[in-house]
Amino acid sequence: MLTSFHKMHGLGNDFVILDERTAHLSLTPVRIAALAHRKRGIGCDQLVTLRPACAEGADVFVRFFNPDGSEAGACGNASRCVADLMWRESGNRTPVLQTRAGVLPASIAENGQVTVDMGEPKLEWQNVPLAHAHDTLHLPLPGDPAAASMGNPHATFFVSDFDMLNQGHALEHDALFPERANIGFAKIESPTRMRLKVHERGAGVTEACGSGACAAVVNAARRGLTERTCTVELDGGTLHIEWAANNHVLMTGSATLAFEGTVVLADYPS
Ligand SMILES: N[C@@H](CCC[C@H](N)C(=O)O)C(=O)O
Repeated sequence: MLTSFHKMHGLGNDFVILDERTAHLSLTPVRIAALAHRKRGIGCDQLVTLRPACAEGADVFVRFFNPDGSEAGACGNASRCVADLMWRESGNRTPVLQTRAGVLPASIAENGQVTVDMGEPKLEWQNVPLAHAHDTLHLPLPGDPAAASMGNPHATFFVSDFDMLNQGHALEHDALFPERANIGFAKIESPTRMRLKVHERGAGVTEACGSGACAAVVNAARRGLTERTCTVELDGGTLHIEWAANNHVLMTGSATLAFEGTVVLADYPS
């Protein structure tokens, strides 16, 4: 049986989006990893599923899976892509996404830029989470990173170059992070601009990480390194992040439909 999918990307961070709104698909972690594999599968940084929403006012329930089969509570770039997809489907420029991290209102501007309200960052050590009580503004790790959750765990290092990027895998698995963590390296260029590279949990270094950009701006602003509104330059392009006065983080950037395809799920191990 053929199952259709959308291949989309947000600044090069790419997704296979499967629709389970009308029929349940048998997607085990093993099958997700096989589908996400760059050589043996379709290939993507995250596999995304759509289900009927159960939260009031939400249009769709979205889940995000890493190529190692693990599930993430949030994915900023995929959220913009799904919002864009909802708009193409219904013509509604203000779709609302339900995710494990919360209900996220989105909007699609006339120029095609997509804004997602990523909700409030969680800054308490239990909510990142960290393994033990500690100030999240200064983690007990060499390099003095800060931590925040955007519905998924992030640590941000403030760096002058990206030499530490190859330490991302070890840092992701540091005992301080019981659920592992996404590891961002931010080079501050001005109070309103930073360069960011992210080693993503369960995926490795990607072209861009939306939730990582949100966390980096929150952490930089907490440190007094940037303003609360900041442009984030990633390898794949630019995001505009605003940590608004109501404590919500607004992320704006592009969402690109690459192609629509079909796959025989039963051809992949489960
Ligand atoms: N690419 C994403 C983040 C995807 C999930 C992440 N790897 C995790 O495990 O938390 C983004 O754009 O936010």
